[in-house]
Formats: sequence, C-alpha cells, structure tokens
Amino acid sequence: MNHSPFPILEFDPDRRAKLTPEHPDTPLLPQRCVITFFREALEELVREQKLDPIAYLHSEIVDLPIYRLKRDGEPVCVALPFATSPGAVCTLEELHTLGAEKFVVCGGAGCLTPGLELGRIILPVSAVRDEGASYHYLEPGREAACPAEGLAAARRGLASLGIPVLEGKTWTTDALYRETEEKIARRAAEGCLTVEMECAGFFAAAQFHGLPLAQLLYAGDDLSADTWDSRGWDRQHTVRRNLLETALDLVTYF
Ligand SMILES: O=P(O)(O)O[C@H]1O[C@H](CO)[C@@H](O)[C@H]1O
Ligand SMILES: O=c1cc[nH]c(=O)[nH]1
Repeated sequence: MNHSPFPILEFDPDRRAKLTPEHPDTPLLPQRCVITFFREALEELVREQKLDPIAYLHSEIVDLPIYRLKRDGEPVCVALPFATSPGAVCTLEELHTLGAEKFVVCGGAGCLTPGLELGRIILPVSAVRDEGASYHYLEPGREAACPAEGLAAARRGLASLGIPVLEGKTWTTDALYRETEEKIARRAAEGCLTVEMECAGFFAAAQFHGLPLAQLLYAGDDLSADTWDSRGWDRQHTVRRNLLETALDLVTYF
C-alpha cells in the first residue's frame, strides 16, 4: 500500500476486508436488480400491488425495503438505496451479497449546462470522483467509468426500447451544499452535464466486484445560471415513474 500525505489517496489493493456483508445460505434476490431513488414511484407500484416485499437493507436509523416483481416473465428486484457515495457502495455490496448480480440505477441530478430540459434522460459514461467512497475501490484517478458490460447492455436495451438518452459525464460530489460557482464552472468545462452524489461510488464498487451496472439520471434542478433553479425537480412524478419503468425494462437486457 502506498503512503500519501492525504489519507484518501492511500489505496490498498488487498481485496480482503475484516468486515463483509453477511451471506444468506441461498441467494434471496433475483440476479437482475433496479436501484431507484424515486420512493414515491415505488410506493405507487406497491399500492398497485405490483411488488412483493422480500427483504430489507438494514441500517441503524432506517430499514429500506427490497421488492420483487416479474418483468417480461423474468424475476427482478427493486430496492431503495442509501444516499451519497458511501451509501451507494454499501447498497450495491449488500444487494450483491443477497444474490443480485446485474444493476440498473435510476436517480435525478442537477444540471450544469444551460438548455438541458427538465426530465431529459442522461446515461452517464463516466463520473468525476469528487467524493470519497470510490477511492477505497479504485486507484486514485479523476473519473470512474461506467463498467463496460453495463454500458453496452444499457445502450443495446435503450436502443431496442426506443428511449432517447444523452450520453455524458456526471460530477459526483459528497457536499450538496458546496456546489460553488467556480466548481460548477470547472466541472462544466471538463464536460460534466450533471451533478449528483452516488454515480462514482456505484461505478467504482461495480468495477471492483466485476458487476454489470449502468445508471440513468434525469435532468432536474438547474445550476447553470446565476441563481439555483429547483424547477420542482423532485416533484416530477411522471418523469420519475416513467424512468423507473424504463429501468425495470432495461434491466431485462442485462
Ligand atoms: O434523485 P436522487 O437520485 O435522490 O439523488 C440526488 O439527490 C440527492 C441530493 O438532493 C442525492 O442523493 C443526489 O444524487
Ligand atoms: O447532488 C445533487 C442533486 C441534485 N441537485 C444538485 O444540485 N446536487
């Protein structure tokens, strides 16, 4: 392991760790898994009796439900994640331990470039690692790429479903309230379309474990002008329900 004045840059390639998620005797979850940040859309599917609860992701403060459904005759599970990059990597590793092997994540993001219309779907091909968790899974570097197998499956599936997306780079930050003018300008200049808090963590942990994963984002609030415009981004129910349905369809191509 290297030594660095900055602890976050001391990457340890040892794949073993003292603490790992607990394995059930037999896999509990289907291999195909959707991770969604759209709680109200998931709750709507529960009210429509389309989902059966099968397990929970546990934490000290909250237990998050994992559901099962059939899509195109195939079993799929769908889960709410813990937020931010450390939450994302724990979510992925725990779902994987429970039996999930292939992942489509869907969430929302802030827009860094003008003209990205509310609800536009983005397929991130890489994420700028302005967070901490990814540094425990990959050598230090500026970006984490979407795992190649996941990106290929997502492109194939989206083309076949006829869903238009914008491919691009996203900025993953740990600090929601430190998205400053200069940082926004710098990230936009390096090609980031969006900002969110999990993508680099998901990409890094998926690469570490060799798991096919892709993420879909929708263009939400707007940070490209002088003042922040929320655009009511987290109340876009139709956009969010539709994107969840797209993710459920897409994972059948994985
Ligand atoms: O739509 P969701 O994906 O909630 O996520 C975005 O919103 C949260 C911040 O408000 C972060 O988790 C960020 O990634
Ligand atoms: O992380 C995020 C998510 C949405 N909007 C932002 O500005 N940041």
